Amino acid sequence: MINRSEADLIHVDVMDGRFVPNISLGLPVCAAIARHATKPLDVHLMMIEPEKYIREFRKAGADRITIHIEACANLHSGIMLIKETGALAGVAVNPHTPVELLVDILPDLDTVLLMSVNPGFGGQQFIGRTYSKVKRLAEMRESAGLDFTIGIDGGVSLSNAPALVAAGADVLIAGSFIFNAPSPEQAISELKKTTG
Ligand SMILES: O=C(CO)[C@H](O)[C@H](O)COP(=O)(O)O
Repeated sequence: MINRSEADLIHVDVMDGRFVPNISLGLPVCAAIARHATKPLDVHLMMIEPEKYIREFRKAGADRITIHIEACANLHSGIMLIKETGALAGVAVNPHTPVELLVDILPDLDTVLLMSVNPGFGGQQFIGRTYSKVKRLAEMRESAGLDFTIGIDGGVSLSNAPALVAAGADVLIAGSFIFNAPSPEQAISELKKTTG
């Protein structure tokens, strides 16, 4: 269904039970998804010391790898390692983390993922302060003349998607809105329409 849908990518949430209070899936499942997927795999590592597994997730089919600023002792090294593997590189920031902390790494990034819920579980309520965060990050991008994409992850639905896009978001990650819908394929299509 996802392959034939209008989705642009498949977001794979890896949770380690340490960085977030939940365990999801790991390398074998990522590799199994990659064997069937016809869309890019966007792997979001919600784990401590993600640097240890970047090469493995690339081998398992990740096209883009996103690591958390809060989980890395040396974020820049992690980003360089992702790029060395040939994958696109992203940094995710939790709701409590100011985007201003990214100022010295933005030129190295392909994407920034703003968490609009506390990571760990699907189905949570969207945190409204995310709108101002997207705006601030979009302003930083424009003033620095950069072209990284801004993604939003958590509680995304038709009720907030247009305002997120208007604020500067390029990529919307949606779980419950799609998979709880009577027709997930149609839900993807409706979400895509709001993003233009
Ligand atoms: O990273 C995540 C949670 O840590 C999920 O991607 C996110 O929560 C999406 O699910 P939903 O749309 O149900 O909020």
